[in-house]
Amino acid sequence: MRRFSLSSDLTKLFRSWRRRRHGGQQTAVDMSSQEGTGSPDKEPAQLLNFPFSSVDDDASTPPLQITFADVGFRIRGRATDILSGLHGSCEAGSILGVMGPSGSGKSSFVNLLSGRNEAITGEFYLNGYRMRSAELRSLIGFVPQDDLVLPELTVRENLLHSARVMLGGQLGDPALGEYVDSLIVALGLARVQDQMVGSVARRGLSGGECKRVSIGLELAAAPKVLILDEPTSGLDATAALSLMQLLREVSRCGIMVICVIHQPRAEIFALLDNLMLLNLGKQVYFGPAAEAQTYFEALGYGFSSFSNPADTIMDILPSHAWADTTPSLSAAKEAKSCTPVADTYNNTALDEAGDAPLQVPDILRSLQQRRASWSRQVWLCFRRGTVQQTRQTASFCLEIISASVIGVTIGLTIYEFHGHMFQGIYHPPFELLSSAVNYRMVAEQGLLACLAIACAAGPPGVKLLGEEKLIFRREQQTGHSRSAYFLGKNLSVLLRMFLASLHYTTFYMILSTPTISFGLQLAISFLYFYCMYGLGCIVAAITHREDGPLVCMLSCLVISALGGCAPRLALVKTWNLGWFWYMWPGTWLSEAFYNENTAPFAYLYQLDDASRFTGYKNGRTGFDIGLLLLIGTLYRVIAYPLFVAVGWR
Ligand SMILES: Nc1ncnc2c1ncn2[C@@H]1O[C@H](COP(=O)(O)OP(=O)(O)OP(=O)(O)O)[C@@H](O)[C@H]1O
Repeated sequence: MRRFSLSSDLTKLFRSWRRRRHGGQQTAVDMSSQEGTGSPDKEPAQLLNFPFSSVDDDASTPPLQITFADVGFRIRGRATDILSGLHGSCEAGSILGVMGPSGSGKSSFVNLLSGRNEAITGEFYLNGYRMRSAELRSLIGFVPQDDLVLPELTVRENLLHSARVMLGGQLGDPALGEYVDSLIVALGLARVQDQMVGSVARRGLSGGECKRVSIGLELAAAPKVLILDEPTSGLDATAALSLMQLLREVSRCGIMVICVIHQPRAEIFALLDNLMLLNLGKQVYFGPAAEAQTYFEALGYGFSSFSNPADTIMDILPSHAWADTTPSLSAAKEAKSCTPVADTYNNTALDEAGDAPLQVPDILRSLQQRRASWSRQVWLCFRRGTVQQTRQTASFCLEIISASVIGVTIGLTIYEFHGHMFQGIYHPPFELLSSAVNYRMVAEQGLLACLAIACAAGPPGVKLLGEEKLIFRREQQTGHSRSAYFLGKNLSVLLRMFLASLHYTTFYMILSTPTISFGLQLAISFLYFYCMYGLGCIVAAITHREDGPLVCMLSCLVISALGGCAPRLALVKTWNLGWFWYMWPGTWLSEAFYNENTAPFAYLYQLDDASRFTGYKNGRTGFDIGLLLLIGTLYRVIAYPLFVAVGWR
């Protein structure tokens, strides 16, 4: 029994690519020799040295086919359907264009097909197996309209990360490097491969180059299906044509390409194999693009030989009185490319020999096996996060400077006391010799430290994951592990937090000369940074990007104020609210700080009396430090499901 195996496909495909490459042959495809579409004048395909070209070499492998029948979609709470009665079928190796007037439901359709939205009616089939659209997701690379690419990485680094995560389970780094190199050449990005992608604020690549990187991110995962939402938007006519020619090349490598396209010029229209036309959420044509003109001529419309047929079709769509009786289906049937499959398929399908079932679960499993292991993904995300940190020089310096400034400022507040912040009652029999007690100053210093670190750590904490929410939402839909990303990203920032707390502690210790040891002060400062970053993660998960820093700053300040200084923890305990104060990290930092700054005076003063007044317990600094670590970790444990439920949706 022959099994459909993507992994063997992939291996064959790479071997074949290497053969050609090392044999010095160019894999430029002669576009004029391809059937079905008119050939463009240029030969952009010559830039392709694409590693997928051999996917169809193995004639015994059945081509992938996605079929959908009677698919409909409606937004909850809306009375009317956004899409209804869509039927069609797409095969590997072909390119399907989805066209229609604005608001006709093109994006909604590709979102359904790629599993981003769930259809309310209809069925999806993969090689005859009924599947939920969400289950198809692992086969599909989806290129959104907006170019969601990490700006601090170079073109090559972006593509390599995607390839390592999605194919690292089966290919080693040298093979992945070769593959990415070939992609870069195929995408025409060789000139800018070591350039940072950049953003609106920090100019990097051009719009067209960015779009190619965005497509490359999906191709790097070697998808079986590539879906693109308006890949040519924002590009000039030449760039748009070149991009579509590239996509056609990609389709000829055995990948199913489906793209939403707006007002294509004649040359682009000629590149499409199949065409789906939508109007007001209904399918009005599904069939070979080359036959669309004939179809509309049969409906009584004339096409001038001087005009672009795509323009004429787009003019006809909204003006024609389409019958309610789903002309879409009859149109598709006439075009002989849509068979309502619901009746003809069940959950088994025969291979070409007709005797062995194709195991779609096997296909999905082998796709899963291509991916790097979870621990490897953690490492890759950690490494990528670290590279990002090193490139965010301005914000890194700002964080270090602000940590230093707060260290200097708070240190100066007690500079004149030369570290003498605590005065208690002498041990018996010398109580009567005691002068005024000073139990508050250490607690006030603890409060100041909490507030200052909250200011320095809150905003960067919320930025850590908040800035990349959209980018990671895209990656997770491609198949990147959410938990690996979350963990890797949090680990990558530990060094940065350490450096910030080191600067804070150094300046503070130099100016205040407190009795607490440098190591302990550094430990509690670092852990408070850790807690505030954790809180930032929670805020980032539930707020919009633009609101995050302010909300985080406010939350950090409020939480830091609950440190037991004012109102005194002892007083709070008389209200039976001690448990509430103990929930926040400020109380544990203040207690540790209090303990370590008063303990050296234990030989002189009655510390129990101070403890009764303040409410802080003596002699449990280790426990306080453990609680800080626990709370910071707990914040992240809370943040992760919030990202899954809200932040990355
Ligand atoms: N999440 C949503 N909430 C409310 N309405 C929606 C949502 N998604 C789609 N729609 C509505 O569904 C219709 C189709 O939208 P869609 O974005 O699919 O159209 P389109 O053909 O891609 O349009 P365009 O070419 O302008 O991008 C529109 O009227 C839109 O307002």
